[in-house]
Amino acid sequence: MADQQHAYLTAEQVRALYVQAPISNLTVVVVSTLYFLVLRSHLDTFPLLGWTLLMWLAAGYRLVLWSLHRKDGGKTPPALWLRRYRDACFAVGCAWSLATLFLADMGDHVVVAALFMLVFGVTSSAVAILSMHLPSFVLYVLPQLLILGLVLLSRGVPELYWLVGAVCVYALMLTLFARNAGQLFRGHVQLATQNQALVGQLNAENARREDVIRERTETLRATNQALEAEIVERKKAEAALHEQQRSLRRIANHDPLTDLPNRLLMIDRLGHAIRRSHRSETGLAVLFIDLDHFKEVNDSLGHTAGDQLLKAAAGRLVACLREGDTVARLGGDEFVVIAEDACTASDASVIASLIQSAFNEPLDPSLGDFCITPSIGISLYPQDGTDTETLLRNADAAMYRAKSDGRKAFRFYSADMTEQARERLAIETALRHALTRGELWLAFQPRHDLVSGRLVGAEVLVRWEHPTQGLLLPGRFIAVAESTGQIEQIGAWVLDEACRQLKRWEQAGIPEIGLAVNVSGRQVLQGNLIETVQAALERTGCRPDRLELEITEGFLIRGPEASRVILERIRDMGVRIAIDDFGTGYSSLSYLKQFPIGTIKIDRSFVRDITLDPNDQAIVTAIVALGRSLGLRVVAEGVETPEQMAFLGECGCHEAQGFLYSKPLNVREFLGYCKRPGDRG
Ligand SMILES: Nc1nc2c(ncn2[C@@H]2O[C@H](COP(=O)(O)O[C@H]3[C@@H](O)[C@H](n4cnc5c(=O)[nH]c(N)nc54)O[C@@H]3COP(=O)(O)O)[C@@H](O)[C@H]2O)c(=O)[nH]1
Repeated sequence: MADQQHAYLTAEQVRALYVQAPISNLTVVVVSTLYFLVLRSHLDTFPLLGWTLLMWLAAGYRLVLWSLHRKDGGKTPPALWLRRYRDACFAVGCAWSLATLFLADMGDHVVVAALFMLVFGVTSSAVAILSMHLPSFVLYVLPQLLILGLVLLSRGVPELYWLVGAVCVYALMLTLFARNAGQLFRGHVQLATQNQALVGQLNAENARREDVIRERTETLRATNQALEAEIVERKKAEAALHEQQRSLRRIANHDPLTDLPNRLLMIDRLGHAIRRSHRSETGLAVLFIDLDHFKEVNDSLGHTAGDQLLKAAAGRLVACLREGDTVARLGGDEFVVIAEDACTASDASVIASLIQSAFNEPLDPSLGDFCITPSIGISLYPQDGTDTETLLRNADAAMYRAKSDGRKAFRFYSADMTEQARERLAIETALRHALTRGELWLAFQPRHDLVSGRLVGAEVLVRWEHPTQGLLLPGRFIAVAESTGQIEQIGAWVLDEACRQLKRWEQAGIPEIGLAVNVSGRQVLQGNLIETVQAALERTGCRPDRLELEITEGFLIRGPEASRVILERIRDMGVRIAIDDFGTGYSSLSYLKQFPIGTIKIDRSFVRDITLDPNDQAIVTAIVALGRSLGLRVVAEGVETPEQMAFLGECGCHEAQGFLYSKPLNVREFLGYCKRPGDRG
């Protein structure tokens, strides 16, 4: 800082000295010329001219310096210019002092006056011009006053000593003035330097702050941009979250396959509908819909086709209902319709009929031209229930009644259905332990050859010795077992047990008889029937040709493809396949060609009135002819009278079973039946 200040001071001194140079040196030239003109008549011309020229030379030298300094443009250090100027001042000062040397001896007053004027004028003016650089001032003024003092002393006049003193005082005074002025100048320069430094610092600080501000502005802009981007991202995330919540709500409330409301939403809507009906004192209906035999269709066609059918069923339901009504899917093939707005029993039956008609056409022609029928149960608010649970439970019970009444029907809820539903639940619960507790047993209904009258076999019919209700026939529990899946276990046990009996009888020397075991559709499609039959045969060592499996015609019509393969594999093991309840189906008979069938069993319903009803006679005759022409054995069921037996024998039916021969017998009774003399080979 001090070096900087010193350099600045030097530069300022140089600037101040050189700026005065033209005026002061021209003044020197003019004054010396004027002196020459004034004094030339008083002095010798040549020394005077010499002095004047010397003055010009000295002044000229300073002017040359001034000019060089101007052109230098700051290349030469200021200290050098200062030294040069100082030396030039000394030269000019010495030149001035020469005037004192040769003017002092002049007795002429004018000359003396001019001399004093000159010395004092020149030296006093130097205060103003050279005070900023004391050495220059001193070197300029000192020679002049020193020579003057010495000249005055050399006169030897005592009064002049006082004058010498005055000159000394004057010299001192001038030097003090010059020093003070110089100090003022330096102070000024110092202040200027400090100001400049301060301004520099301020500028630097300003620049730094501007940099900081710029930096912070940049950071703010970047932060702003990041914030804006974050806001955009947040908005996007919020929108996505909103959408996700919406779709989660939708997923939570809708069935993903059909997009219909699910159980949760249906219960909510039913609650609302009940409250609305309560306020407006109107009625509403709940229709519980279950598609008949859908499980078998689903299993045989595959789940993709099953899904397609369910979607089509949902579409049919929605299409035939009013806009305000709710159609919901509970799962599987179960749907619920909530019909609001003053819905009475007659309105509900109209809706149920509409639904039934909507299913008259094949649901999805691309999957085949078969139709799926709905079984519908209806409960009404308020008479059948005033809360969601009761209304749904009662509609469900009514639907079960529609099923047990032969399906493809609708039924209104009645109080006895609750009892039926309770009983069904009790059966379901008790059935779980029936096998392990040994409560099931087999009955055997004999089957006879119609030509020879010989016992040729028996149909195996399961019985349940219920711990509290006593003997239960299959009609009480097989449907429940089928709907819960327990049929697979029960069916496997029946097969195993039948094979074991066959083996025992064979070992006991009982004439060659066969056993026909009922197999439900669910066993074929969902269970592992092939493995079950295989295992039963292997475990018991029973001959496969002694075993026959009875499959209902209804099942064969509904689920051809998958079951065909399974039954073929069983047939290939040597086990025969029989069609049970033949003639009750209403579809084409083409399945007779497709399936590995060995036996047709004419349904009891055709046999019952065979001696009275010509239609039944025609049907039975046709079935027998069809069976024989296809090379199948034909068995008539439910033969109760000798006339029926005679008619069947006449039209060529191979075998018969029914109460005429015997009711289903337990194993001991059946053994006795076998040992009757007439029945032995
Ligand atoms: N999946 C399985 N189903 C089985 C099994 N056991 C039986 N069933 C099915 O239950 C149905 C009813 O059987 P059931 O109550 O034993 O009735 C049989 C006979 O008692 C009855 N029958 C026989 N002869 C006559 C008669 O002359 N008149 C008359 N009114 N009824 C008679 O018919 C039933 C046998 O019929 P079908 O099976 O069509 O030959 C039964 O139909 C089976 O489907 C089982 O183990 N698994």
